[in-house]
Amino acid sequence: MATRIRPSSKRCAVIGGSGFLGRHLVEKLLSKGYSVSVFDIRQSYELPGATFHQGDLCDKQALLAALRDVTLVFHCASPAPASDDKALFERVNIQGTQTVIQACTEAGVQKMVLTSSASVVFEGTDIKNGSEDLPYAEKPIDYYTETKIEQEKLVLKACKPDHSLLTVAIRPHGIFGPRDPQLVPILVDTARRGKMKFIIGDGTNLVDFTYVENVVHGHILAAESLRPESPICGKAYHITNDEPVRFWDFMSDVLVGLGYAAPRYHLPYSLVYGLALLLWLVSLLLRPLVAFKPTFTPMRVALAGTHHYYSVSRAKQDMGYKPVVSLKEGIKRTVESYPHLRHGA
Ligand SMILES: NC(=O)C1=CN([C@@H]2O[C@H](COP(=O)(O)OP(=O)(O)OC[C@H]3O[C@@H](n4cnc5c(N)ncnc54)[C@H](O)[C@@H]3O)[C@@H](O)[C@H]2O)C=CC1
Ligand SMILES: CC(C)=CCC[C@@H](C)[C@H]1CC[C@H]2C3=C(CC[C@]12C)[C@@]1(C)CCC(=O)C[C@@H]1CC3
Repeated sequence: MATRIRPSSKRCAVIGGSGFLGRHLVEKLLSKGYSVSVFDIRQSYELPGATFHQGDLCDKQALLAALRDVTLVFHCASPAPASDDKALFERVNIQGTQTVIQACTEAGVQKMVLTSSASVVFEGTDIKNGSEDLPYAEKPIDYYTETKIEQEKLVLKACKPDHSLLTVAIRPHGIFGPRDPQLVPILVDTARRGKMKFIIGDGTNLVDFTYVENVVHGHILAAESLRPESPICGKAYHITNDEPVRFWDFMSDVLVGLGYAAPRYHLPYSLVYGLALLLWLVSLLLRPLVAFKPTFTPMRVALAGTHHYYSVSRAKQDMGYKPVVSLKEGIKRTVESYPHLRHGA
């Protein structure tokens, strides 16, 4: 009689594994002895122990090929928030995530860890030490957030009481670190264009920025804690540096670290928000004729001018989470990793 070989519990897949967070996750998993199947619409690197599967996560057959013998799936793929493309967000984050769940079920995957976002509860107004019990945003700040909410609901609902598929969602906030294509490059580009002179509001608003290795640590802890009787099944967890910082101090530390001047002049929050809203509407109206993307979108202004930091008590209690890299060290490593973005480079 043929014996069925049980898939190894150290064989996992990272959907979105070519991205910023995905690649850091793949590297850590490999160093911990996992073999990794990387699924992405693009391939951005090669690594021993990682097998690449290039495909769209909306294509179930392509996914099934990547999930063969895989017991654990990390889903960290998403279109970039800056793309501001409603149809694309809906297709990838909602329909695509449904396809990922179906493929996991058909392939016999036992555990799925979703990268959600703490911004699923953010409506553009202050959140101080917010817990996971906060309701989802009724008026999400953009299409990206709107579809991240639906995505998280789908994944948590897919957690099966018969334990055939266990799911959990990780909600990081403001991820930064080496190879980040978003935060530092946008910041430097804005500074190079002479637009990082202003502080939006009084500059005292506290925000979470999370070093990428802490986000990776949270994902792996969640995967390894996800067992049938575990309290984390079907739940969402904030993962941050647990060191809320003034938004403008963080920006200044990165800018000064790279040789740029820190922003100094204050502008009233409501004025900047109103202007950003107006500019966004104009860009929407003109989209068929001219494509221009304002730097200060309403979403970025809201993120820059309000308090939004989150409690990680639940992750500490249920999975023993503790950040592994401090904010200071994270900023240092990040600044050192971008020599080409230094002032004058
Ligand atoms: N960067 C941040 O500050 C935060 C990110 N997140 C979430 O973390 C996850 C990872 O984000 P990042 O690494 O920053 O973004 P990223 O853009 O670097 O990575 C996303 C990856 O998904 C892939 N992808 C997009 N559409 C796909 C599709 N249809 N099929 C297959 N692959 C596809 C992209 O090619 C890319 O490699 C996302 O789910 C994002 O929503 C959550 C909170 C904060
Ligand atoms: C005001 C200005 C031009 C600041 C430049 C930095 C911003 C580009 C980042 C500051 C906070 C960041 C952030 C995200 C993207 C980059 C920033 C706006 C996210 C929207 C990425 C996706 C998420 O899920 C939430 C993040 C919140 C913080």
